[in-house]
Amino acid sequence: MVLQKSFLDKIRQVARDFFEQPAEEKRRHAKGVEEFEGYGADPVPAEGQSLDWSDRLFLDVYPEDRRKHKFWPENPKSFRKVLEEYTSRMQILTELVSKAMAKSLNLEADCFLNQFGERAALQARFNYYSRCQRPDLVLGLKAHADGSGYTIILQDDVEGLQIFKDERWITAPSISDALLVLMGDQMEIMTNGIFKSPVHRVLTSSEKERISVAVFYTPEPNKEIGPEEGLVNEERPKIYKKVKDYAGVHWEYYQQGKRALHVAKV
Ligand SMILES: O=C(O)CCC(=O)C(=O)O
Ligand SMILES: [Fe+2]
Repeated sequence: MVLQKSFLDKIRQVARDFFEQPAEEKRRHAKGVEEFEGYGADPVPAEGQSLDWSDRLFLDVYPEDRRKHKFWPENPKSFRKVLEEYTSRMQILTELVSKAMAKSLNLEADCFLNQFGERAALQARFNYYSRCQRPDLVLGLKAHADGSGYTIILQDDVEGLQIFKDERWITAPSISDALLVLMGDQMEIMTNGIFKSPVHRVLTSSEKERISVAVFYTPEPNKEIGPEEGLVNEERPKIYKKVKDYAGVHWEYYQQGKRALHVAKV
């Protein structure tokens, strides 16, 4: 078994222990205002956008030579080891999931893995949504779609994640021994629009805090990705073009509270 419940509990526990430390301890791993990696909130968003009600830690976890250890918590003591272990499990899982998705579309099993490339990135975002007095006024995480290939989300037993479908918000079940695989924009491009990258958001709660760990699996930088040829035909012409370094473009739009997928449209 790739992931046992006891191990999922461990990663949640080190996340909780990290966030529940005094601010000074967490700030030792603080990111710069414009930086992506490290502890702390996103840069102040564009005018008219609100800040998220959350505490977060963002780390590059794979390839290993991309790890910047100054951002990796030293406390709790087991944080690094547990995250390293979680990363190895995520590698196994992304391979399995990528192959299963290819097969489900009658494609050659390795086709998505080849597009992602050997140095495809795994990045972990630890989210801690503390209790909020006015959940009616603020979101834990504003509405967005992920710029990844796809994202593997570990939740605890508190609901909060919502997915926008058929013009309404649907609350994702919070099954604490399950992982949720959410398509990002780049899988929508690679599947020529068959798999959809959904807009999602996180609500706040006045009763319970919530923890999640999102692992973004993103194609190797500088590698072009595009719709699989096997998914393009006369009835289903190409709706996306080839793109490179989409995640960067996505980030620019994200900060303005906008989607980026249109830049890849034919
Ligand atoms: O907290 C969650 O369940 C989702 C987090 C998420 O969507 C993200 O980090 O991009
Ligand atoms: Fe997301």
